[in-house]
Amino acid sequence: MTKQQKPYKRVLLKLSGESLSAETKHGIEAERLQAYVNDIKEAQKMGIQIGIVIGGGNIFRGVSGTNTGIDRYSGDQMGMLATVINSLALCSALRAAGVEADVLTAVRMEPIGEMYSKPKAMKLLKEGHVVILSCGTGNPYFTTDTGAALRSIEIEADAMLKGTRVDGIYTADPEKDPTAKKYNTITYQEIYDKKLKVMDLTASTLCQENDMKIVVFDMDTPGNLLAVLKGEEIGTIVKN
Ligand SMILES: Nc1ncnc2c1ncn2[C@@H]1O[C@H](COP(=O)(O)OP(=O)(O)OP(=O)(O)O)[C@@H](O)[C@H]1O
Ligand SMILES: O=c1ccn([C@@H]2O[C@H](COP(=O)(O)O)[C@@H](O)[C@H]2O)c(=O)[nH]1
Repeated sequence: MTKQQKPYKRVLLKLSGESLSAETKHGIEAERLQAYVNDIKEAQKMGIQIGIVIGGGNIFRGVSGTNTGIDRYSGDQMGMLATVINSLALCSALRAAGVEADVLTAVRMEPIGEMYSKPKAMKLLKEGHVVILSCGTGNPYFTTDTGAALRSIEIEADAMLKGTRVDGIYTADPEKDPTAKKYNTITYQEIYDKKLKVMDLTASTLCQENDMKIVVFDMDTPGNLLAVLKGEEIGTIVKN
């Protein structure tokens, strides 16, 4: 029998952009998008307020541009636009499935999405909308993990749920080291001391300083999001 945790009222779900492309590693796979939608729709039915930050790695990452003559500043702006493309795709697919959803942007670009502000996001969340917070932090030299950490603190989420390709945090990258062992719980300090690379240090430090719990779990397995929201102990919980 899996142990149950305190249920959540409001969460910030960080979705991997790269997972959206499945095996092709580029673009948006319809099946993956639909799988995200199905899980989010079920989660919304539970009455949980859901903010979402989705990455852009399936389209563009700023650092990758520097090999092709694109400067980092412009590359990061391209990366932020990539998160808008994924956010629009997710929002559109959620609406098609009957879920009220909106995209807010951290960089002004109406009519593509309204400019993010905490009061706007909170109003929509309290009305039961799924709110997709795009462009990460809105600044270059950051990642969407940091954007997700920042927004989870701003919207006063009970936790930041990092849905990714691996089922938790390991002693080493499990995609490279088959002997790596999974942690059920870990502290921010241990992540720092052991130099574990499941999320960037800026994101992890922001959560540490603001006492924001993180759950890292495998979002590629249908039903896992619901299991996390029901408080089942899957994935890895990161706390102080
Ligand atoms: N110690 C570790 N434990 C677990 N995963 C790790 C570890 N070290 C590195 N990783 C890697 O981190 C990856 C997840 O983080 P990453 O930020 O790259 O992806 P994401 O946030 O899911 O995607 P995106 O950047 O596209 O939004 C995993 O796929 C895994 O290979
Ligand atoms: O606050 C932010 C967030 C993201 N970026 C750029 O976007 C890409 C895609 O985000 P991922 O987190 O890698 O999926 C990222 O590589 C940055 O280039 C940004 O500049 N600022």
